[in-house]
Amino acid sequence: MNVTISPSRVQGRARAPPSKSYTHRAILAAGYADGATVQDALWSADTKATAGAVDLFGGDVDRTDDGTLEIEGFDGQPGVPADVIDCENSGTTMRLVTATAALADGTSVLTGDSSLRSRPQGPLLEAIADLGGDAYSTRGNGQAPLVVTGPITGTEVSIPGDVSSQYITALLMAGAVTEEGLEIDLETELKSAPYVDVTIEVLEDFGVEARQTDAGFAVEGGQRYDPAGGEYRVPGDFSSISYLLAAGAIAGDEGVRVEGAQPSAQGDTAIVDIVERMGADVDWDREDGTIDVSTAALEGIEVSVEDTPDLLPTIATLGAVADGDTHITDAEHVRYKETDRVSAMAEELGKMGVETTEEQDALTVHGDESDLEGVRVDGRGDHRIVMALALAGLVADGETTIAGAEHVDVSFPDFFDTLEELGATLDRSD
Ligand SMILES: O=C(O)C1=C[C@@H](OP(=O)(O)O)[C@@H](O)[C@H](O)C1
Ligand SMILES: C=C(OP(=O)(O)O)C(=O)O
Repeated sequence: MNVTISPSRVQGRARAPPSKSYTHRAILAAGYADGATVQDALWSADTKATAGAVDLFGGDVDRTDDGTLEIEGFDGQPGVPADVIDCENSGTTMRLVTATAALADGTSVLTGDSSLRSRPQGPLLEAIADLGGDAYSTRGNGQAPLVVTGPITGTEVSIPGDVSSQYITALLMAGAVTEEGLEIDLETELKSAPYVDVTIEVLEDFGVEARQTDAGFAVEGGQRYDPAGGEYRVPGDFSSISYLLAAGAIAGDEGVRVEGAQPSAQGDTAIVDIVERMGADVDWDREDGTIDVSTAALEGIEVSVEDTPDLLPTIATLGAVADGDTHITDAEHVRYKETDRVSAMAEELGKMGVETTEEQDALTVHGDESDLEGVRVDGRGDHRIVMALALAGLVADGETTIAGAEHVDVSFPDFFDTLEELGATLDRSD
C-alpha cells in the first residue's frame, strides 16, 4: 500500500496503542505460566508472531471479541514445536523464543522475513551453546534460520550488551524456569537498558524475581509464573506515542491530547522531554495518563538514543522541522533494526530536501522546515520509517507518497486511521 499525505494541521484526541514490548513479554510469560488473561494487549503482526510461538510450544492463545487474550500456558516446560517457528519481522519474538526453545527437550527451527534474517543472533546462539544447548545459524553467519536444541543445563553465561538487550530479556525469562537459574555477565556496556527494566517489571507482575547484579543480571531457577488474580494489563506504548506527540509538536496549532499514557518502565517516555526541549508546549498528567502537546517554533537539540533506539526516526523528523542542527548520538545499535535506521532516515529525508550528516554512531539533521518537499519516499519495509516519514509529510511542501505503508501493522496497525481522525488529509492506494 502507498499512502499519500497532503500538508495538514492536526488537532484533537488520540489513544495510544498498547505497548508492543509489554505485550510480547506478557504473552510469553503467560506461556511460561499455567496460563493467564492478558487485557489491553497489542494485536499486531509482531505480537501475533509471539502468540504463534506460544501455540507451537504447547500453549494456546485465544483472542476474545473484546480483544482480551485468554492464554493457556505450557507451564514452564515448552514442548518440541511441530513446525518451524516463523517470527516474521519481529526481533523481539526471535530473541525471546530462541531462549524458550533452549528449554525444550528436542530441536526447534526459527526463521523470519528477509529483514529479520539479516539481524544479529550470534551472541545469543553462543550463550545457549555455552549453557550446554546446541544452537546454530544454518548459514553459519549468526543470522536466521536458526536451529536450537535443548535443554540447557548451565547456570553462568556472559554476553555482549551492546548488540541487543533482547538477549538478556530472553535469558532472564527462560532462566526463571530452569532448575538452578542463570547468572548473566555483561561483556560490554548495556544499550537499550530500559527494555530490561520493562522485563523485570513484567516478571515481577507475574510473580517472578529477577535482579541486576554488579556484573549484569541474575534470576533464580525453579520459579513459577503466576500473575495476581491470573490477569495482566498492558500499558500504552511510548514508542507509538512518539509519533502522536511529534505530530502535535509540528502541526498541532490547536493542540493534540494523547490518552493512555500512564508512566511505566519504558525508556521511550523520554520523548515527552525531547519535544519539550525542542520548544513544543507539553503537559503530561501522569495520573490521568494524558499528554497535551501543541506546536511552537522548534529548535534543534543534542540527544542520545543509547537507551531509546526506537525514537531515532521520530527525532530525525522533528529535527528536520526544527531550526538548526539536531545531533542524535549513541546510535550505532539503531543500525541493527528492521532496517539500518540511521542510513534509512538520512537517505529518505534527503529525498525530501533535508540535509543530514551520518556517522557510524550518530546522525545530525540540519533542520529547516522550509527545505521539506513532498516527494515519493520508501518506507523500507520498516514500520518506524513509514511513520516518521508520514510526519514529515504533514509539513512538507506538496504531497508526500510513502511506499510500503502497510508495514505499520507491525506495531501501530491503526496509525493512518488515527492520523486521519486528527485531521490529516491522506489517500491510500495499491
Ligand atoms: O525488548 C524489546 O521489547 C525491545 C528492545 C529494543 O531492541 P534492542 O534491545 O535490540 O536494542 C527495541 O529496539 C525493540 O523495538 C524492542
Ligand atoms: C526494533 C523493533 O522491534 P524488534 O526488535 O522486535 O523487531 C521496533 O519495534 O522498532
